[in-house]
Amino acid sequence: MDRVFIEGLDIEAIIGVHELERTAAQPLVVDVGMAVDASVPARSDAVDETVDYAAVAEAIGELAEKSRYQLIETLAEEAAAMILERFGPKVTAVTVRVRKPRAIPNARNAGVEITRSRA
Ligand SMILES: Nc1nc2c(c(=O)[nH]1)N=C([C@H](O)[C@@H](O)CO)CN2
Repeated sequence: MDRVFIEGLDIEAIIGVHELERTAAQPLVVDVGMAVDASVPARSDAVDETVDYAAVAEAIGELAEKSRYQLIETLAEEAAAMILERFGPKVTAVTVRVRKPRAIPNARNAGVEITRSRA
């Protein structure tokens, strides 16, 4: 299966279980992989025949900005559901990886990776 992906998308969100994390946005880094059939848009050379990664990136930023989740798992789940719903049948499965660089002081990153398929 072909994949359209976004790697290292820098976003900000109010997210976390601690009081201090509820007062200001903090950085997150998101990777997204979307299973698609790239042969159709490759023939037509038309962006509306595929999933527009720029539109997906914008939608994830908007979702994160509005969100107030405690867990990165919840943000990843909501992002995966939104992509499958909004970007239609072109995407048959999606992998969302959310990294939270400030989560553990002596670790580069903590994060979660989920994969969801169209039912
Ligand atoms: N599996 C998870 N564990 C933790 C999360 C999370 O989102 N998923 N969050 C926190 C805190 O908010 C963390 O960022 C700092 O302690 C703890 N564990």
